[in-house]
Amino acid sequence: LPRWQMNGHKRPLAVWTSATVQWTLKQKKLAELYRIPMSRPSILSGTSLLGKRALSTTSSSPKEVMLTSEQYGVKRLPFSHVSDSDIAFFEHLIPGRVITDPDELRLFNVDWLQSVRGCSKMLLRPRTAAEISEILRYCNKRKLAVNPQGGNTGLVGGSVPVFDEIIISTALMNQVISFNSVSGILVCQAGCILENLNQYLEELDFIMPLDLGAKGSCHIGGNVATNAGGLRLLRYGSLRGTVLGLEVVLADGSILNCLASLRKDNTGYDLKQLFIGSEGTLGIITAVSILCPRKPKSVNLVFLGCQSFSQVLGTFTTCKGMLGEILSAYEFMDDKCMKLVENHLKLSNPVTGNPFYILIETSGSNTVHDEEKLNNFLEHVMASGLVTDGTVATEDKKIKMLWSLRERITEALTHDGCVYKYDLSLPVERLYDLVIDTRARLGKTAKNVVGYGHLDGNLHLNITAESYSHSLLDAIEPFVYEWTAQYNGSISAEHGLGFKKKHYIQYSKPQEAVLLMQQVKAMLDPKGILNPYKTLPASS
Ligand SMILES: O=C(O)CC[C@@H](O)C(=O)O
Ligand SMILES: [Zn+2]
Repeated sequence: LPRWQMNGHKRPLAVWTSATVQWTLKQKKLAELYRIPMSRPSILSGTSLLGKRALSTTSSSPKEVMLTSEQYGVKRLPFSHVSDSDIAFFEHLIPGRVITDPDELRLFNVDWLQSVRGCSKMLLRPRTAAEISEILRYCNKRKLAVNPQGGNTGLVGGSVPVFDEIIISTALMNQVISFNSVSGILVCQAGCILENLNQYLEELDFIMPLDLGAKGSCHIGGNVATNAGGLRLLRYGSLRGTVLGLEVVLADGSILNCLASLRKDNTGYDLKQLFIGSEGTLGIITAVSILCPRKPKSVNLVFLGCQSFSQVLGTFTTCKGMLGEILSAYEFMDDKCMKLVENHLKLSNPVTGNPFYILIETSGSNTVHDEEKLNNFLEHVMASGLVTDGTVATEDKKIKMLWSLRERITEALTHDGCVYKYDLSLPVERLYDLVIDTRARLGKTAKNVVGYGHLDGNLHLNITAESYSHSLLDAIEPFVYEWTAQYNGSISAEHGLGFKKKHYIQYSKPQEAVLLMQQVKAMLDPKGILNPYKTLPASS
């Protein structure tokens, strides 16, 4: 077998040819065809647009999104309305950082998917936990509802108001507080953009333990508040393990300083876990302490084609056995996803003609060692017929190009029509069965039924149609939830419940658990001002 070329970062896309295998060199063509995604321009942050979650075609003239309250028939809870004296109070507290202009507010009232819309009349841009504390103390007294907002990249309607909740943006809370290069512990404010943090750390030879398609826009506070999973979870685990401490402002304005930077701390209940994944309903996260891994010295990416989902699974098992400690991501997508990124985003498929595609990333400390392992693995899966075709990237630019095939599926879907989005945890061996069953059930009533996701047991099932239809929704739900529940799966693996999924929590949690959650919410936020209408169904 040919050896990998060893000229550091500048290595070209590796090409492997043998009697049975044709690894295709297509980087020139790819470079011409790929576009770096552009994102919605942020009027509040002057940061780079590169790599932000894309919304390029619609960001300049957003489509008219129906008000959530009308679309879903929700009743406003009896919160106070923002008055002139409220505006004056906030102007005094954070002068020049109160937005009431309806045009400016429009972007912050609509979610990234442009599927839900609130009608907030005011957005606040605090810089410190102390300012958020003053804001919440006032809102709690006045019974004014609030909607904490990070990068507004959530997919379940959790990051925008449902009615006129005051939006509290973390965009100006973007300071790194400390980094310890011995322990690898980073402490930063909640509004730091994930990609900026990663860039900051890379210069210090570290990386964030979390990576996801929305990295160019999402805030670390929002990531923690939703317990975002993403592409590196397989290697570095969930935020429930890597987050070591939090600073949170509670509904009454008190500041809970649990910003510990300790790997081990068994003093009482682990309160930070309550706020991780609570979607801003229990408190507003203002700072995060997080454990970061060293930057891997060698990263390789393999894009493979398979004939069946059982081969995707077989390749996964082989991969864990042969690449074990250097495996950092294992993602899959079906051919329908590939068609969508090809058609709508004009990306090019380097290994055409397969029903399934796999993206495997390795991250290690020894280039020669890693590439030898990878060669052995590729030789094995090709010879055993688990994989039919593939291409390998070792250079940064090519790695990014291949990643965009997977990372930009969500964006491609938004160009395909009305999207019905499901994010399920299932036993891995069942992962794709749900796609097959849904496709059979919906027949021609759906435009596309696609499946992709993370082999940590997380299926992203997406269904598209030319336009919204109530009867199609009735055919999908509760079918998808019941199907998931029969295998003790979760109806939200990583996106959270937000506004859209809160009524389905009982498919994944017993009544006693939901009741306890409602009691916790009532204790921490007795007036219910924090991100109302989200996460939990109203207590009966
Ligand atoms: O859009 C989706 O369904 C999934 C989004 C995200 O979790 C991903 O893994 O790309
Ligand atoms: Zn995902």
